[in-house]
Amino acid sequence: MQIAIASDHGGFELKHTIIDHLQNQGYDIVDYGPNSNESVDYPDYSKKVTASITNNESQLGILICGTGVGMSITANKVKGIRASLVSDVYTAKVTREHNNSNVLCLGARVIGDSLALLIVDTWLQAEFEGGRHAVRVDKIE
Ligand SMILES: O=C(CO)[C@H](O)[C@H](O)[C@H](O)COP(=O)(O)O
Repeated sequence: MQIAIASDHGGFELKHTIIDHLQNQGYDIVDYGPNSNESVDYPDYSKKVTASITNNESQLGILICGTGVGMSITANKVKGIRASLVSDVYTAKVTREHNNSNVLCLGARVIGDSLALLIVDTWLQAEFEGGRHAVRVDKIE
């Protein structure tokens, strides 16, 4: 499974913390930028990750900005993307189990690194439950 990741300047440091964490666990990560913490516009980077998913190059995506809000608003405009802005572990688990979330959005100015990594691990390890939730996800599409 390939995971696409990107940030804006506000999420740049956390993005690299997450990349290191996931690569140490053997995940295949593609970094869609940016390559420095200079100011950039989050929609440009959200678009790279969502395109990677809709093109079937990546199966999941992680987007990080200051609050995670700009990334989630932008990502959810793309058909087939179910982006979840998460700042707690319970939601990280349930948004995969119930919503079949395929993009995780994080706010680097809102949560600390340790919580962010716990959220990422929880989100990746959870599985979509299907059943009644599949009916609801189909209605989104
Ligand atoms: O989209 C956001 C706010 O909802 C993100 O947090 C951005 O990272 C933020 O707006 C960037 O702000 P900055 O003042 O340009 O650093």
